[in-house]
Amino acid sequence: MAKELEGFNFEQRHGKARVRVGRVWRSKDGCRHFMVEWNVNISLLSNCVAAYVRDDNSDIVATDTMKNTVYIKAKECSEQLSAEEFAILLGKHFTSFYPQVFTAIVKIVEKPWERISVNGQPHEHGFKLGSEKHTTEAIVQKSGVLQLTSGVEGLSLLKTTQSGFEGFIRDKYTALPETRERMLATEVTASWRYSYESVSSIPQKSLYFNEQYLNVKKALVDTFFGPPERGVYSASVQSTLLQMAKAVLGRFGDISSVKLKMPNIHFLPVNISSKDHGSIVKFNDDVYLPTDEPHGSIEASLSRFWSKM
Ligand SMILES: O=c1[nH]c(=O)c2[nH]c(=O)[nH]c2[nH]1
Repeated sequence: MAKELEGFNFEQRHGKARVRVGRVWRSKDGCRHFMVEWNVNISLLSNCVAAYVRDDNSDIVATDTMKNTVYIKAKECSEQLSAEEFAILLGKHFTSFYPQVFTAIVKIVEKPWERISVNGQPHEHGFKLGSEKHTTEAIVQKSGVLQLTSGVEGLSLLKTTQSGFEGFIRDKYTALPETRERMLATEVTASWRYSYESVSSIPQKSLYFNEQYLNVKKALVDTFFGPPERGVYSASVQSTLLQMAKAVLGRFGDISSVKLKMPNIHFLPVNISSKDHGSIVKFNDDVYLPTDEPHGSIEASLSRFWSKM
């Protein structure tokens, strides 16, 4: 919230970034373990202008206190919960415990620890690190008004055919040939906003948001690839991105908007020729030079008409 200060507009917030916490829960018999590793970012909007203007810290929640709160609340959570629920729980705490705090913004990135299988059997307490990360952001107001966003980052996808790019603008700067046969690779960053508008209206089902995270990820991945045998033709990253976004809004009624960032990670055709021997390697959709820069950057968001975002 902007405030007038000595003839200027002034906005401020403070918080603790990158608070890392691991939490283990055990089944009743103690045999099966469940674990999460979270990286928590807290940002509080509060009435503490005196600290800036008058060296008066009496309205400051120390960021060290915020850090401690993460561990204390993690300890108090005796049942496994999703990153979304933990973010909301922290947001509720900061906005209800401190009169000065009117909004809490809590972001969490969850490391993808996955239960390992040994000889095809899920291990009781063994985990390995997967690839893409589950993210969430809860913005909680003192009134209980909530904005909840979840996402995935680092979801690397690649298909070796069923992709092309034709009909784009051709001018004296253009060298790219048109093609109906190319590799398509990307690293998806997605975020989606849930339509729950207050902390009291979120689903009570245990681990609901973890389930939704897996469901949304599956919708994105399935749409990118198409059916296992035929696949689905992609006319551009743009076209595939929109189909993925539509799949999310089409399948999940409690999601009001979705944002997708899909870099086009190029695999360049390899052609090698020499003065003496002419063409040594002629590209035949077989040998590529993988690159990570430069890359195309394509992003879009899609929301329902009635959505606030
Ligand atoms: O799917 C694509 N979209 C583009 O906008 C683009 N631009 C480009 O050079 N190659 C591609 N591919």
